[in-house]
Amino acid sequence: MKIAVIGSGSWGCAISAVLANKGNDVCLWSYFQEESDALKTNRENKKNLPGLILPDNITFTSDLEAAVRGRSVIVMVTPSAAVGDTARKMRPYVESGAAIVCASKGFDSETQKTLTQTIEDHIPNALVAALSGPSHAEEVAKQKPTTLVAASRNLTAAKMLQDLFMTDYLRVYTSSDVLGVELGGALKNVIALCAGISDGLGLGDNAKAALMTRGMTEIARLGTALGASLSTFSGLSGMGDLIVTCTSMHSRNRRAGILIGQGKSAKEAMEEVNMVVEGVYAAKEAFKLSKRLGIEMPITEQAYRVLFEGASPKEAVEELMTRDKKHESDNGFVSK
Ligand SMILES: NC(=O)c1ccc[n+]([C@@H]2O[C@H](COP(=O)([O-])OP(=O)(O)OC[C@H]3O[C@@H](n4cnc5c(N)ncnc54)[C@H](O)[C@@H]3O)[C@@H](O)[C@H]2O)c1
Ligand SMILES: O=P(O)(O)OC[C@H](O)CO
Repeated sequence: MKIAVIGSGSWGCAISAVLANKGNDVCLWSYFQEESDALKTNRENKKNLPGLILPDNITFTSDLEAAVRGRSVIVMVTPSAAVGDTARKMRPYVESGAAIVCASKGFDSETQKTLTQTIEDHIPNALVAALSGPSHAEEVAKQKPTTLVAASRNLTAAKMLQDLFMTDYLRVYTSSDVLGVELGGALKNVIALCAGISDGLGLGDNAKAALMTRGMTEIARLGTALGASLSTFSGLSGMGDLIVTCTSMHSRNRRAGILIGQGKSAKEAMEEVNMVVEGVYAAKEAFKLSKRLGIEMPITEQAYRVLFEGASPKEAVEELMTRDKKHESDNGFVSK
């Protein structure tokens, strides 16, 4: 198959290698000309994914038209902040009938829509799907066993993507709940930042388990209010991705959180991690959504206050621990 991968960060490189190793003709697009040139010369993303040598059947370009024209599958994997603009620029070159699969995780910052909704707005009539799940590029690059979910309202398209990405180390499930799959992937980044902050403060394992559990409660509460299926959040793009991102040292979100817990500002932490920390952006959009819809999301709210209003992580913990007393199931996976 002729495939374009739009975005050459760590995930774009790992995905390109998976697809190229399966014999596909892959064109990898970079936003920066220098990044594309360096990939062409080194066949390796030395900054973001060192050690993965990109197969010979990957070509490199920073020209969006050259990347997208004539491709039957387009994998969108830029930082979430660039998805809308990149989709708008891609539109004239997307072949009719091409599938666009979004592997980025986040929200559109102008509309708070999910990324597939944003791509559909910019490229009406395109067949748009989501690919998500617990999948650090560093491990996929080493062909360690990994699972993903390919989500599309069109089951034939979801199955086509399942076949396209599946290997003996990459097991792909299908889902028709595109919204739930995307929200799970976007919102877990906020909780992973908080888990990192907890680790940076040295709060221990009990606190992290509490953040993950109550974090999943608020992800599911917002997700179901927006129309996603509750069961999706106990799946790979919900609980699965929450677990890996809150516990792995590969996680950019967790690593940024640890630095914030140790006293760095969000800006300093993002600079030190030096790769995209989606949870910072997602916290802002999730906070706006929770206020707009009247959904209680106390952990997300405290993340927002730490990241954007200068609250100290210690104050945020105190706020969370001294909230009104609750009955657990009253506040469970139910939207109010
Ligand atoms: N890294 C992972 O393990 C992983 C796994 C699953 C999903 N994701 C998601 O994939 C997306 C990309 O993350 P990543 O980890 O590959 O990023 P990264 O931090 O490794 O690299 C970011 C890339 O974005 C490029 N970039 C910067 N500005 C841009 C712009 N305006 N337009 C297009 N590209 C631009 C940079 O040049 C760089 O290539 C994120 O939404 C992330 O949540 C990442
Ligand atoms: O490294 P993170 O925190 O950006 O997470 C990457 C992926 O979303 C994990 O599935």
